Amino acid sequence: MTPGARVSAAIEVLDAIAGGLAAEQALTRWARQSRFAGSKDRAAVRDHVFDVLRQKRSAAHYGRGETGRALMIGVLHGLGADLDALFSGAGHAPAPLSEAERAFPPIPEDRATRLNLLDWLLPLFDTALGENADAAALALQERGPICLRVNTARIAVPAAQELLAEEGVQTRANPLAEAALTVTEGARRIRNSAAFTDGYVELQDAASQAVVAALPQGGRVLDYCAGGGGKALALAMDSARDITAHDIDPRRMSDLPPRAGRAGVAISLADTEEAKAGAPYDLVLCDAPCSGSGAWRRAAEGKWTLTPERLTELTTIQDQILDTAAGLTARDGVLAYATCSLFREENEARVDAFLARHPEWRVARMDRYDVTPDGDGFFSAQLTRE
Ligand SMILES: C[S@@+](CC[C@H](N)C(=O)[O-])C[C@H]1O[C@@H](n2cnc3c(N)ncnc32)[C@H](O)[C@@H]1O
Repeated sequence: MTPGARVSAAIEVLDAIAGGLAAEQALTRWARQSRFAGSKDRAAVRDHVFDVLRQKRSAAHYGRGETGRALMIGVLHGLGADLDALFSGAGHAPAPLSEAERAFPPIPEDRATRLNLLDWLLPLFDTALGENADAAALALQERGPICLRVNTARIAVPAAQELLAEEGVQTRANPLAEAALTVTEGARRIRNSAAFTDGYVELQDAASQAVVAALPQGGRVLDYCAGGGGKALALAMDSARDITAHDIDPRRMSDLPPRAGRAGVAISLADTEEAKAGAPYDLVLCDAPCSGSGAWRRAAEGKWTLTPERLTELTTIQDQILDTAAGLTARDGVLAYATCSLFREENEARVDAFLARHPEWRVARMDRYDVTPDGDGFFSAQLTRE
């Protein structure tokens, strides 16, 4: 496909998203209908679509509209692309720009538009991040790093880097965690690489790894919100831990057994009754459902769909999870709370509210990870009883 044809395809996908499809669904549907598209084409279309989703508000400003075409024009203008070359009308490229489309508005004065946030989110960013609020919002407009976790239960980090390099995947050490690598070249080769399929490396954000790396070693561990198991697998690198994974929606854990098999680690799955029967645990990790605001680079749709009502709903769920998990933690155990949210409401405020409800608990450790070129925004608190 030509660069222009890729832009046309992205416009089609964006229109499908505007029509109600989730981004992944819209991309999959387009790929199915476009057998001629190779893997590089699919990746380029995907990049266009996610560039728009991360910068939708400023793209709509520059493109003067919310259609797929307007958003693509707006985002490409913001990125300084040669629009006439892409919108040439030749072959499958989109039609040339009209005079009206070419009359670009000036840089937005409005802060929320410039930062690509909905208005109501500005105070949340300011409260949580203070003078770093703008930098965090701007960082969320960039593509996130591709990070790997080396399965140090099976291979040393330098040996994993060599193995990956033999398969065309170049990496550098990531300062957030000892087992973390940032991919600098060949990201698209990871999933088919032997290093990945044989369980020597996993895809996992480096800050997510740092949250796990800070947890106490050994003991009986309950991953109470295990989901796909990213953190459970990282926990399992310590063979002295006996790990049980639980999720309110067990289907979310369906990938966990094959992933654990690939990694050569043991993780037991438990439903809610079984998880409770296994209490008390030395460590209960609550990687709670949240706004995902620290990871909006990767899941940018969430930035536009989050509402104040949903945020309140999430904080209620977070409180309930902490209350239940506290009851499953051994007297001298650790209750760990984590989110990939930047907001105080989902982080420090939940810990404060928990401590107010349970005065016998104390904060033993609290970490905040900013959105940086190394990793996503995360929060974690480790709580212990007096
Ligand atoms: C942030 S995700 C977990 C991600 C996972 N730990 C990882 O590292 O890949 C949050 C998970 O919490 C689960 N969840 C939501 N409400 C829950 C509840 N009340 N109890 C337990 N799990 C819950 C969701 O189904 C979701 O899979």
